Parts: sequence; C-alpha cells; structure tokens
Amino acid sequence: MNNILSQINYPADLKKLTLNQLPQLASEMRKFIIDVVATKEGHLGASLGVVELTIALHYVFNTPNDKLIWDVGHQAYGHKILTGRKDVFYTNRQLNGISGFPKIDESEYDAFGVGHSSTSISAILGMALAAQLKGDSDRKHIAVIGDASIAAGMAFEGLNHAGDTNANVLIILNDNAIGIDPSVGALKSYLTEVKEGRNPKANNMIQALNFEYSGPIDGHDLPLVIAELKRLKKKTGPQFLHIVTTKGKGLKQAEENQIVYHAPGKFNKETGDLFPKIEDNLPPKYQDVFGLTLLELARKNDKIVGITPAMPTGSSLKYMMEVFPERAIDVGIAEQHAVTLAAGMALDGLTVFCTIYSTFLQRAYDQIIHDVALQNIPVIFCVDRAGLVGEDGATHQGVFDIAFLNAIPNLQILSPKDAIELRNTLFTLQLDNKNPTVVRYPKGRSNQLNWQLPFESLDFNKVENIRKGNTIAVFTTGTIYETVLNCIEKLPNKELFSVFHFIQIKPFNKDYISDIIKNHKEIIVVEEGSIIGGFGSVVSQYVTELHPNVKVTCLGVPDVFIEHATVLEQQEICGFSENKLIDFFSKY
Ligand SMILES: Cc1ncc(C[n+]2csc(CCOP(=O)(O)OP(=O)(O)O)c2C)c(N)n1
Ligand SMILES: CC(=O)[C@@H](O)[C@H](O)COP(=O)(O)O
Ligand SMILES: [Mg+2]
Repeated sequence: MNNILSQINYPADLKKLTLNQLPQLASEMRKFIIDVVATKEGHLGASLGVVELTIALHYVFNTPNDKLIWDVGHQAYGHKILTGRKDVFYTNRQLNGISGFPKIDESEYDAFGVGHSSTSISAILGMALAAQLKGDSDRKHIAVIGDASIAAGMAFEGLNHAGDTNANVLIILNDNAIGIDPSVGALKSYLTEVKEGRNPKANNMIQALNFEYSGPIDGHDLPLVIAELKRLKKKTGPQFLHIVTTKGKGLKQAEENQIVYHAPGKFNKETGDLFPKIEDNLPPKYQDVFGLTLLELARKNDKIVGITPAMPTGSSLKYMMEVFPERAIDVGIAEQHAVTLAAGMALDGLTVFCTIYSTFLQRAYDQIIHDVALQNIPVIFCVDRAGLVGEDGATHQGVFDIAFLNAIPNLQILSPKDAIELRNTLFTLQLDNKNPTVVRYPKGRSNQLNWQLPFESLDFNKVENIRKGNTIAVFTTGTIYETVLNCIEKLPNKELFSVFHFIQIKPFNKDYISDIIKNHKEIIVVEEGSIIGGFGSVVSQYVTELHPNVKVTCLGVPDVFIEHATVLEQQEICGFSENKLIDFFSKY
C-alpha cells in the first residue's frame, strides 16, 4: 500500500508531509525500490541504506536550487523516485529508460553526472566556489559520499582544497563500513574507531582539514537526521556530517549478505530470497577464468601476486585472496595507487597481475604511462569488462581502452578470443614476461564449458586464420570474433570471407598483413571498441602506408557515448550485432 508515496512526485509534495508521516514514507519507498529491483535488477543495497537520508535531504534543502551530488550514484534510486521519476522507475537501466545513475540531462535534480566514484567533493566544491564568485551566498551545496569512495585520492584532493576555502559545502559521509566488498585500509579502521568511541583523536582528521565535523549519528533515525541537517543548513563554510547506516537496510537478506545484494540480479520480492541459480552446466564468466586460473598459477609460482582496486568479487581476485591473503591485495578504490604499487612490486622481481575494469583504468592513465610503460616495467594488467557492459551504461563502457592504450610505447596489448585462450595467455605471461602487458576480456560468460584444459604456451605474434575465403579478409580481435564467424557461416556468399583473429593488437604484426593482402582484395575490421583510435585505426594506418590501394572498412563503437541497454541492444546500436553484421556482409 503506497498511501503516502502515491501522493509524492516531487520534493514540494514531500515538504507538505508532517514529520510523523516520514517514517511511513521511508518504509513505502523501500518496498517500492525492492519491488522494482527484484524484477528489473540493478543496485539494491546502497539505495536501501540511504532512504532516510534521501527523504531528509529533500525535506530540508531546497533542491534543485540547492545542489545535491550523490557520489557514484548507485545509491540514488530514492532520490530519483522523489524527484519526478517514480512513474518511470520501472524503466531503470533499460534501453530508452532512465539511467541507473544521476545524469544532468535526465533531471534538473541531478546536479552532476556520476558513475565513477569519488568525484562528488570536487564537483560540489566547484559549484560552491562558482556561487561565491557570482555573489550567491544563499545556495547550499551537498555531496553524499560513501566510506569506500571517500578513501580514494580524488576525494582527498577535494577535501584538502575545500578545507582551505570558506565555501558553503556540506560533505555527508555515509558510513556503512562496506563498498561492494568490505572497505579496507587505515581510514576504515579510523572510522570504525570513531564510531565505536574508541578513538581519543576522534574526528580530528576531518577537523584538521578545517571542516566543522558533526556525528557520527544514526542515519536511519529520521528525526535526528532532519534536525541535524536543519542545524547545518544555517551554517556557512565547509561542514562535514558523518552518518552511520546499514547497507541493505530493511531487507533481511540484503543486510546479512551485503556483497551479493549490492546488485543481486532478480530475486523474490516477497521473501527477498535470490532465485536459485543453475550455474553447474554453464560456461564460466571471463572474470572467473581470470580468477581461478590465477589461483591455479599462484599455487605453482610463488612470485605471483594479485592486485585489485576495490573489486575482489567483481574481478574474481577473491579466489586468490581466500587462499593467499598476503599475495592478493585489495587496495580500495585507488586505481592510480594500484597501478604504481604494481610497478613497485614488479620492479622487485614479482610477477604482478593487476586486475582493473577497463572503465576504471581510465583513471590511472598517467600511472600506466609514467610509472609503468616509460620504465618498461613488466606489470600484467588484466583489463576486465573490456567492451560493452550493458545496463550500467555510458559511464561504465569498456570501449576506450584499445584507443587510449595503443598510443603508449612499450605496451603489449592482448585480446584473447575465448576462455581457453585467456587461460593460456595468463599461463604464458607468468612464464617470462619482459614488457608491460595488457590482457583484455569482456563482461559475461564465455561459450566454453570445458575450459580448464592443460596449459599451453602461446605465440602472441601469431595471427590465426580461423576461416579461409577468397576475396575479403575480416580482421577481429577478442571475443567478438565468434559473433563474426557465426554470421559469416550463415551467409549465402560466405565463400568470399576469410576470418583472422589477432590476439596481439600491439605490437601489431604488419608483416603478416602483407601476406594476407596477397590473397584478398579488401579488409573489414570488426572490434568491440571505439572505432576512433581502435584496432581498425591501427590496421588502416598500416594498410594505407604499405598497400594504399586496399580498402579497409572498420566496424566498432561509433563516436558517441553508448547509453544503458542490454549488451545485445548496444551491439545493435553500434552496428555489429549478429543481425547487423549479416546485413552488412551479405551486401558483398
Ligand atoms: C573509480 C571507481 N572505481 C570503482 C568503482 C566500482 N564501485 C562502485 S560502487 C563501489 C563501492 C562504493 O562503496 P561506498 O562508497 O562505501 O558506497 P556504498 O555502496 O557503501 O553506499 C565501487 C568500488 C567505481 N564506481 N568507480
Ligand atoms: C556502481 C558500480 O560501479 C559497480 O557496482 C558496477 O556496476 C559493477 O559492475 P559489474 O556488475 O559489472 O561488476
Ligand atoms: Mg559504503
């Protein structure tokens, strides 16, 4: 029964409620979020944890005039529901539906687009300083940031600057002691001690940065949170409020199993139980091919270490962490640190596998260039979620890595075509790796049930001729090769097409291209990455140089941000879904 929520579409409606009605609204909002996420999927635990805070913020402040930024934004479902998107919330993360993250072009209440963590303090400070410069002293500026996200370097850069201003900013630390996986680091220990009243220096760290600190308070005590926000609203200068919440609050299973219920997939909305997963006869996820193979290799090679910035579960480094906790490290949300830490360890003779999602590796670009490639340090970067990622959408696409990595000297870039090749790539690299190397693999499952075969060493320079045709050479790299091959086998004119798989994108095997060109008139490149600067660009560059009469056509991700949808829909939009490829090839 959404008796109160049914009357609320905007904060103005919320403000008409009495304080006594708000706890009932909180419980209706939780039920609404659970009902929708149970069937449509998405991020659950974080939004359940901030229902009271969300209500309190929109009750006390004057949004959208006052600026409110949610760090990462995976906890902003309640915010979306209270700011005009309740009726379309069922479209969350779907094609043409609302985004799973705040987005400035979706609503005037979304003050800043988010998805990657730890940006909120800098952005809100920017707005607060802009207001000051424009002579607006009334506007308020609030950023909500989690305990895992505040530990990142960028958040500290923002705090350091904000504390040196008299800007009207309120930073709210939503401390639930967990990120996706349990929070780590000395800051986490400090916050735990503050919450438990064990730290005699309690709050000094924030106060030392010149913030007025308040808390820790119970973030589920709605009257208390409202009273505190009202008090802080009257203040000027940098304020910091520390609230303590429970991730998954209100759904027993989500509170008890916070890692799984961060984004649980479909579940029973009445009981909260996950639907039983029949995973026994499914091929492995690529992340598990990485995680389980690394563990297998680490058992035999004691030089192997693993590093993840805050994604032990998502990257499956957790398997190695369970068995070799001292050799597999979660550094928290700290991609830049992870890369340079890897450089330090590798320089001392360790075989370092640093696993980072493609989208989050963007944050460590300078570290890859300056700390690793420039010094030719043989770190092995395992770049997960490389390619289209589906429902997380534009902020999380792993489609730029080939383009941004290709420009870096000394780097070897590998894109195995399937699970077995990924497994053998990892095996080969730990035998003897002299250069910094990137191994890319996508989100989702492979198609190979029996993938744990005896290891084989690979020659990465070899280009594999997977199918022989007589006129057109189709070049692919990575797992998209399979879609390409399947399409070609269905064509009436299939005798035209040869298919080649390049596991190694860089250094590029240009000698082999000359061989291929002797027997083909034209080249088509298909890749699951940005067309501009991607694998196709490299092919075009060499072919134009060496064989200017040979035509090269590139299919890949066009020069636009690809929004949330399923991966198949995104492939359709980009023009390399099965249907689109069949249409394309059959015109030859
Ligand atoms: C730069 C970056 N690295 C990693 C992630 C993946 N990620 C999304 S949410 C999250 C944990 C956030 O934890 P916290 O800030 O404590 O928020 P909570 O989920 O507890 O509300 C992580 C690691 C990200 N979004 N951005
Ligand atoms: C909010 C966020 O950044 C993560 O939760 C991300 O959605 C994880 O992606 P995967 O689901 O692919 O692990
Ligand atoms: Mg947290």
